[in-house]
Amino acid sequence: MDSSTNTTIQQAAVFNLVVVEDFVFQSKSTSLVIATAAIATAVYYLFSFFESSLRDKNGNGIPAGPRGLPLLGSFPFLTQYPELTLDYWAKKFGDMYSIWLGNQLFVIISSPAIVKDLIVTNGAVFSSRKEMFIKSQTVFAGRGITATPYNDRWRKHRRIATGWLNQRAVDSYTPILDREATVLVKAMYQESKAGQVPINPQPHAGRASLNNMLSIVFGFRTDSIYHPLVGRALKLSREFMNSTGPMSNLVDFIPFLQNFRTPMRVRGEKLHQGLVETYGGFIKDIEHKMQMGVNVPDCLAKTMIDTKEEEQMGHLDMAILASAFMIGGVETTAAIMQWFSALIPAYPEIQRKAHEELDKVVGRDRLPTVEDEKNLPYCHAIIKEVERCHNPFWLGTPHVANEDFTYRGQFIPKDTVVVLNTWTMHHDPSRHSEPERFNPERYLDDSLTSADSANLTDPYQRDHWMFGAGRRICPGMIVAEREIWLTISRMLWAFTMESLPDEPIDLKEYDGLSGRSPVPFRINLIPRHDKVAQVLGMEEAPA
Ligand code: HEM
Repeated sequence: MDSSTNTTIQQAAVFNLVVVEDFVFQSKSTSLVIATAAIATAVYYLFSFFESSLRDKNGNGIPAGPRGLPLLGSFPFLTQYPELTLDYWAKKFGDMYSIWLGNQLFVIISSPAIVKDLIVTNGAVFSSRKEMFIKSQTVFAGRGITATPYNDRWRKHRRIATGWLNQRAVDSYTPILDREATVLVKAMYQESKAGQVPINPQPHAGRASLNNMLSIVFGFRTDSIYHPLVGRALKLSREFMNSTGPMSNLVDFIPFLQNFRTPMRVRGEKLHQGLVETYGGFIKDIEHKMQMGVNVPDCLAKTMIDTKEEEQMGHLDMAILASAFMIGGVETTAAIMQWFSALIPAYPEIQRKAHEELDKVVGRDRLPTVEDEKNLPYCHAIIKEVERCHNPFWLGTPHVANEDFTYRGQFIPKDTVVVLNTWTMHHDPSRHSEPERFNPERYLDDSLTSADSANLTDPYQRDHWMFGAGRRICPGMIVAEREIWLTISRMLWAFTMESLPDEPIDLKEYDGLSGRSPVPFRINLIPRHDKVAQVLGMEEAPA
């Protein structure tokens, strides 16, 4: 990551903040200004009174934080690069501070010790989710493992999901992940005409992740980035990422607005319909085939259909659980492959070291495999460093306190939304020296998988916080890491990745509010040696 770029974003965010914090009304009508100011002041004092009255029985108040604006709270400061604003406040208010968005109290935690104390050790209190109006109520219709409160429905969905995402399950379908990683490299080789023309690697990464999830959830795959389902599915995931950021919808925090068919609500309803039609449609097809006695490959949908009576899962439950997989498992892993492809061209020396390691350990006659990972510490470290620098979810998926809790003399009332401020934790100079620098060496001695790293007793030793924490930690970690390993190690094995002199890659901008991926870019993928075509099964360079 380029440090000057980051400084610029930081300055922009802080400038934004200061301008909005000043909140200067410019109006031609003096009386309107006075009336507005009077109402705002009244609301402001009412709000301040409410805020200061939030104390536990011992008089402990809620953590300090920015005051925000009347009615809106801190919402206007978080519409762009919210992670940078949260970081700015962490420096001002400390590792645990509160903000208001409309009527909702948020507590932002920015230290591994506090994450462990609250989210892990007190997981019985901090494992719920807020039923946000757009994401939970409208898009997921009160279902979907990701958004469900900490209750029996969540336990059931988590158990079913884990059955398809645990180590044994992932080992059983690793051949699928393996095949998709090879297909990805092959498709890149072909589209780039063996390195003669630049390409945008993003759709290829999207299709690889999509195919993995389609195989796990529905037992089929697509064969080209031009398959209509690729566009439709990626559009649904992107729309989800663009419309359900944890802090991005005002209608979530101003309940009065929920009575109207606002554009945001209409958008949420359309997305719900799209998910149910697409993924619910596949479930219906599979169910129909099963009724007709047609052999259906093992997959999550088949498991759900087989056990729907005993699990009491209706069609909507199944459609939304499948959608949660298709959303949670596609844009996320694809985003890591995309951030890797966007940033690695700027680091020829890092590529050279990775190539040297690959040549030594794997050689040039075959692709790297899952078994090679433990012997390729430098390539492994590159991936962890991409994940530290480009976590697709800087704000994670927030947790909610399901009862009042007092921590270090600070009161966290029931229903407070708790956010892991991963940007600040990933850029803490006491943990990661020169945090703005992309430097895989910092992970060279860390041979643990992220799934194992999350279980370390000392939270300061954990690699990164990309997968969240506690009882709601991402259950897809094992499959995600395996997919990412196979795709990135094979891209490194096959290509030298170069940027184009006239097309600088923008690493500061990103698409998405809840999950972020790079804005479109093109790079050159130059086959590294003569064996690439042969190992990929393409004797001739494509015309
Ligand atoms: C790079 C890839 C991925 C990242 C960064 C990621 C990140 C996350 C995060 C931050 C959470 C919330 C954790 C918390 O509440 O503390 C989560 C939850 C979840 N993820 Fe992932 N994820 C990834 C891949 C996957 C994959 C491949 C799947 C497979 C289906 C998946 C399925 C889920 C599900 C179902 C949940 C909801 C868990 C719950 O609320 O109990 N994720 N993920």
